[in-house]
Amino acid sequence: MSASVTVRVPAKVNVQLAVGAARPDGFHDLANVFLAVGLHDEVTATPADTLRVTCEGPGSDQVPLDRTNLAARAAELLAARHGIAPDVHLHIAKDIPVAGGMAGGSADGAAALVACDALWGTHASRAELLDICAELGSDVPFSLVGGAALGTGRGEKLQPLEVGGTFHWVFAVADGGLSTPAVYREFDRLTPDAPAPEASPALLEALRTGDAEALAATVTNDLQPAALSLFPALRDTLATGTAAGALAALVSGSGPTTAFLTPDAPSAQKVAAALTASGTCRTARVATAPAQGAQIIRSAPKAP
Ligand SMILES: C[C@@](CO)(OP(=O)(O)O)[C@H](O)COP(=O)(O)OP(=O)(O)OC[C@H]1O[C@@H](n2ccc(N)nc2=O)[C@H](O)[C@@H]1O
Ligand SMILES: Nc1ncnc2c1ncn2[C@@H]1O[C@H](COP(=O)(O)OP(=O)(O)O)[C@@H](O)[C@H]1O
Repeated sequence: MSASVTVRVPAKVNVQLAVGAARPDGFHDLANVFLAVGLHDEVTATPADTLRVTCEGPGSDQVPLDRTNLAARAAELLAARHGIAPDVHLHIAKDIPVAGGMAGGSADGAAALVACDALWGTHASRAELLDICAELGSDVPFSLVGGAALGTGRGEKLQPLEVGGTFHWVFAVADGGLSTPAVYREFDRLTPDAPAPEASPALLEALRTGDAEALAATVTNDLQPAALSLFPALRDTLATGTAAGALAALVSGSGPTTAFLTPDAPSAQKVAAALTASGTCRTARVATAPAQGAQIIRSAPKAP
């Protein structure tokens, strides 16, 4: 048994988020093209007398430390399946914006699962880990696999996608958060006759060839009108990034983080500087994509 295991896990942006009508179970069928981006949380699992969660980093005061934390729920689900007690200390070093539409909570759930599996020696198969991820939330399986993937169903059924290059992104972190269910409810109000969601062949081809201009021409987010309706100030942020030279500007998932695709690293720095100077966001972060899914980065052996 190890004394501690640390897992690094990426944020995501949805380069296409096609949303259908609400299903009888309250979820929406999606064509959700996920792209993992290089902003990361780290989750460290250490043996403890009881299940405990701590969190440090930007926005950590908004992260629940009880058993509703997705990292804690992941530990409980894995332990229950293997008939062991979920006695572990999970420490989250947060860098993914909280409640920002970048799947930070999902990322922590996937990371905790991988960390506990290694710490406890439960040796869950990839299929079992993916199954637990889907139980935790629609976005959690993608946090495990990373890269790029098409998510169908409620987003949990993944098909890996090829990515032919590096994309340069800027993320404008908003002051405040948006609740994902509230954004879906606003989508339902604004879109009474949503068609069945379909992935865009042109967008998948742009990812495959690594062509930023082609990707910029094809990105879409069906939740964007709903996010803008609930958070109108995001229009100014989007306009600021576009004026500074972004190829595409969109709300990330359910928002309120906004995402800007740029042609190269210097343009990304320029767009980030313009966003920061404008006062239309709390902070701007530069990141490249794709990024790897949840990975063990440290495993400290137990002292003899
Ligand atoms: C919108 C997206 C886009 O990737 O993510 P965020 O931008 O919030 O990170 C996802 O669909 C969010 O996924 P996730 O945050 O895992 O959602 P879940 O925990 O499974 O569900 C939370 C709530 O969101 C709504 N929901 C979620 C997924 C889906 N396909 N249809 C829905 O209607 C439901 O109201 C559900 O009760
Ligand atoms: N480990 C976690 N990190 C962040 N938020 C969490 C976590 N576990 C549960 N949550 C809850 O999930 C909500 C959504 O947070 P997050 O996953 O960061 O954003 P989003 O769903 O917009 O991508 C938070 O407001 C918080 O109450």
